[in-house]
Amino acid sequence: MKGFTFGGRILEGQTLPPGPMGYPIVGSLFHVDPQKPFDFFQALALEHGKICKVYMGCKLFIIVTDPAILRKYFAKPDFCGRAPLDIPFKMMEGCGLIAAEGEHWAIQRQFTAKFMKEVGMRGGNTHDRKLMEDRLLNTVLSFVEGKILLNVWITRTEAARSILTFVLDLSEGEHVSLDTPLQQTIGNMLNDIIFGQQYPPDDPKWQRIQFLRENGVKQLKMAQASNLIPILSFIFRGKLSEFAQGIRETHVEYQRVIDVRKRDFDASGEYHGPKCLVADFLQAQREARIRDPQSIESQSFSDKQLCYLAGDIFGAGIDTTVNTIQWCILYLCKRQSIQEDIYQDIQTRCGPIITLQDKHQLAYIQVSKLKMNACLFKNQASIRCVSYQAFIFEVMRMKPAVPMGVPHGTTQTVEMEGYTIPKGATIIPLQWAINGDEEFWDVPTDFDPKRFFISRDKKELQPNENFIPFQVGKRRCVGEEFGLDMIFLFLANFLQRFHVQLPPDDDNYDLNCYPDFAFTLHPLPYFVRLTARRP
Ligand code: HEM
Repeated sequence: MKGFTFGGRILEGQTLPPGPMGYPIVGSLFHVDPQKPFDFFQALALEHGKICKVYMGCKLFIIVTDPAILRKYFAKPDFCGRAPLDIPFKMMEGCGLIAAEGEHWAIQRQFTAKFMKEVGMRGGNTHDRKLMEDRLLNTVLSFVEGKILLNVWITRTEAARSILTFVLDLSEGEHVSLDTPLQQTIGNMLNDIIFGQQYPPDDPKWQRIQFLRENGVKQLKMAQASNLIPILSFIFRGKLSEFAQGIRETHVEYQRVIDVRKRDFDASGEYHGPKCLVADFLQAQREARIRDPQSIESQSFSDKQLCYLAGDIFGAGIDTTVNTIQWCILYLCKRQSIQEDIYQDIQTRCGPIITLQDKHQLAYIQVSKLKMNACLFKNQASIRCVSYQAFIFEVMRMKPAVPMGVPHGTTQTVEMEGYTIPKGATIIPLQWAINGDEEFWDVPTDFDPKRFFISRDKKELQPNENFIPFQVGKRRCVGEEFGLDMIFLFLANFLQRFHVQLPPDDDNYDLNCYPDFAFTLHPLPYFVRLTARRP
């Protein structure tokens, strides 16, 4: 389309990507099912190509469904603003990391990435990293081992039953929902890395924060339309102010913990508390103020920023990780043979507690000669064994945590593959379409972890450039490694101790049924039956 209106301006001779014009004011908004907007965008991409446009309300969305194009343009600063969506980005006042832009974002991004590297595997086997891993492992073990011990007591005492409800929600008799315990475990792993402390499940402050977060997601979901048709914010103002109030209340608790960490510094500025993001931030704050109290850097490291940053790390880390684990457990229930292979693999190659050192071991598969011969004898084209790591990747491909990615915004009018994209457009990196595209994946509808191996003979994982669950470029997820570490530690230790299956009534749970979508993709609620494995 040559020459178009955007924000009241006619840009002569410039070309927007193809896509429907939609109706005035509402654009194509009414064609979208809010439960599965990614389906509508995928259909547009199939019709109009790998870069296409759609107006949602009065906002221009550019949908990109090619990883190579995303890699090329998300490396450029002009493509790395945040989408001009008032909810949630503008409500964050440009603080934190997710909604930040410009120099403030660059300073905070560098700080956060450095911290994540120090506590992640790639930081090497340093003292800090090891201590952090031990703390994370303790959290996982308190979940999995607590259950084993209590399993024994459960049949005997009523008191034990009430303790156990803290660890696992047993209200459904033998069938348990892992949702609350997972939120508790992963939430505490994040609390540990951010604040250097954990909360017991029954702590009222912690329960309140969790409620505010869940409620906030619901309010945001309902009020989303006002992003696209600003006049609607009048209708949704109640929900928006409830969301804003929730943030303020959460920050009061964060500030309390920050003050605790401040007291861990002695008069000479030496820190004596646990390694955590808050402590490193306070250190950076001190150093910046000593260098120049008026500098942009000093202003960037404010207490207010720390509250928003902590909230971002927690918010970005919890649902993505918990949902991925929930999907993995569901797939393991539905594919018992894969569960058995992974269990055997873990038993053969790892000790009684699985640590991050075992990651490499479980990245490839070791097919026993016996099994190999049996397969060859039966002339089976493929060997059934599956690597634990490849399994996790394949689940993430089939059920991406953020199916529409996290949208970017253009900070200037820019060129993209011959098209002109105006300043302030929203770019949607549509993972849902990429992960289901036959051009990038062999029979994408098949669940096939082997696609992540270098080749059939060399059963080692290889990075796949079309697999971009953490997105690409300058803003790529800063918690990628930490998220994968949490998933790895939790699931491996969990599977080593439990066999997991769906209760007979739920066994017809359809993996293709429509999942729950509120920014992240969540399976519909399900219960599992856990059987402790013999040590
Ligand atoms: C399976 C787990 C996870 C997935 C699939 C995931 C995915 C993503 C994606 C797609 C983005 C958008 C990147 C962009 O805008 O280009 C993102 C950003 C981000 N993620 Fe994650 N994430 C995960 C876990 C985590 C964890 C555990 C943390 C924190 C510990 C985290 C912290 C962040 C932050 C702070 C950002 C914003 C980065 C920025 O704007 O500079 N994520 N994540």
